Amino acid sequence: MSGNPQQSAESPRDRVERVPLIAGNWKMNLDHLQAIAHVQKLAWSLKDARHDYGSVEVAVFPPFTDLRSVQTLLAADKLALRLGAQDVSPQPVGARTGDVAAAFLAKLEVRYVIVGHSERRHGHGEDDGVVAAKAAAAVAAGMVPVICVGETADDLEAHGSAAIPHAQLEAALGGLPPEAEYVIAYEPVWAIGSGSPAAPEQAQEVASLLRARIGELRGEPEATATRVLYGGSVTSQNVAGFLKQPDIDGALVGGASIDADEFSRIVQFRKHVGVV
Ligand SMILES: O=C(CO)COP(=O)(O)O
Repeated sequence: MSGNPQQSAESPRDRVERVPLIAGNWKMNLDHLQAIAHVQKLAWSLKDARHDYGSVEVAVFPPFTDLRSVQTLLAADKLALRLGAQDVSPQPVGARTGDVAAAFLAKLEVRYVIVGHSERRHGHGEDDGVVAAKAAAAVAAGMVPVICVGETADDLEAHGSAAIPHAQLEAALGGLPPEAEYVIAYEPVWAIGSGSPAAPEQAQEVASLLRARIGELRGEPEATATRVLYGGSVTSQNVAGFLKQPDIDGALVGGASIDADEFSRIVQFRKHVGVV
């Protein structure tokens, strides 16, 4: 599934349907042996549930050391799960000790690459320029960056919820070529790993503003086709509340994604009460 299959000249943009994406960011969890067991369990659970990957796309983002093992498993078992990476080098192949080039990831059939996660912005000093270069490197290699934006608790108090995500969005999109495919993940930093997610209506408000800004910067068709995810303490208990918001097209799940049964329940959010 590449981008939005229904986006075309003859399909009016107000009728474009964005295929929801449920993405599991494992962070620094599960070694390559645990990764195989985990993906097998997840795939079996979704098979049992007769999950339709065409109606809800599912992606896993293991650590770099697991990617080859997971890729081999997905290919061998013809699994429709998408593979994602948690980071990418902003530079092409060369003298960059410890970096992983976009070209290497693309060769492993990695489709999505997280850039700008707050754990890298704050833990590794990555600024908006680095995030923009990483997003551009992913696109140049044929992958789809998942561009994370979000405010800290201090930002929230000083500027409200939208100012910082807006600035981060603008910087990251600045380096992308026209018609690049990308995903935005709104992850309020204060909600990550805290057990206290944003209120769905508040996340919707920011998602809607981000989409409007994409429209101003890059045109309405792109704004309408781009998926905006919510991330921050998502569980099977609260996911449906986010996914029923009109501008929230999926979830970027951290802690709950390393439990295969729980992640499977999150993927099946449509079975939860009140969501069509
Ligand atoms: O950072 C996140 C996903 O990228 C969210 O993490 P949690 O789901 O553990 O809050």
